[in-house]
Amino acid sequence: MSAEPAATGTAVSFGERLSGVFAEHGQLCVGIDPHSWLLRDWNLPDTANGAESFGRAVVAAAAGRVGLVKPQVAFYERFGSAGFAALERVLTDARQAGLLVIGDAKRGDLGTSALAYAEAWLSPGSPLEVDALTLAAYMGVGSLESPITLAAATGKGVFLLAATSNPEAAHIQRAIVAEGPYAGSSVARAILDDVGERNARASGVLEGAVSARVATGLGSIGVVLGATLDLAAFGIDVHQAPTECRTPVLAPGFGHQGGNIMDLISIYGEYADGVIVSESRSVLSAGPRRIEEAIERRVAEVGAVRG
Ligand SMILES: O=c1ccn([C@@H]2O[C@H](COP(=O)(O)O)[C@@H](O)[C@H]2O)c(=O)[nH]1
Repeated sequence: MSAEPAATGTAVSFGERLSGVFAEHGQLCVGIDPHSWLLRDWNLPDTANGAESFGRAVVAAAAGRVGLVKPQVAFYERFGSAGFAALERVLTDARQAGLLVIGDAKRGDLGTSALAYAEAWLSPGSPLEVDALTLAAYMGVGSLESPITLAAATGKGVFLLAATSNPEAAHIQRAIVAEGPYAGSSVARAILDDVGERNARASGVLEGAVSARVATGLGSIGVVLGATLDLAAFGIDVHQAPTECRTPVLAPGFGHQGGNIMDLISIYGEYADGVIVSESRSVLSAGPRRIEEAIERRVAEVGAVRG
């Protein structure tokens, strides 16, 4: 399957492209996080130029070995406009190499401001165009209507933070929703359920008018569920995932943060075959001469777990 999205309103959704990438390359995603200390270890300056060289080298190592990369926007943003220019060139390289690119920018706002973020990242031809973007739902999933709609129209994806890998988030993400359709659920569970229903609606599953291909495939609206967590503590039963138009899961927290790939199935249960296993520091710290080997080793480990 082509990694290229279809033109507006036509057939190839982000979820279908993601399924194609999984089938061809497996579920590993290489994070592109040019921390200062990594730039130093890679003998690169801690500048926009250094972050660009780093990102482009990671893309070159990832191309053909994995199907997905996740640049962390913050590490480019710290250099201001020069950093964004550097990121644009990294994104161009990645998309030209046929990689699906998830921009980890965690954007979130309401109405036209949310739309403006979406236009920056999800519009075909935009300098910062990516294939999918991470979004923060703190202002309500409904506040993200415009990015979700634009993504659907342009064959792009979005990943809404639901249960994040950092321990400081649990007390908010486990809090109980007070009212509305998800009253009584944890915030994380409410976001997961809302996204699941949106995927079902977008695919036509709820209307009963859907092809078998879409019904059993992945949706284009994903969630972030960290690999460091016991999801049951968030009220999420991973053995009860919707079987139609499944929700893709972006899973940071493997590797450096302590998540173990051997636990993929026990952490994610029925969601496991839609999980994007994302690792940054654990791969990037291999350095410029050993990164290809590190990626291949991780790909093999994920493949062995998935069977
Ligand atoms: O819940 C989340 C959401 C995003 N992240 C981001 O993923 C990477 C993780 O890097 P590692 O080096 O593999 O720990 C980083 O860009 C985070 O900002 C996350 O960790 N958890």
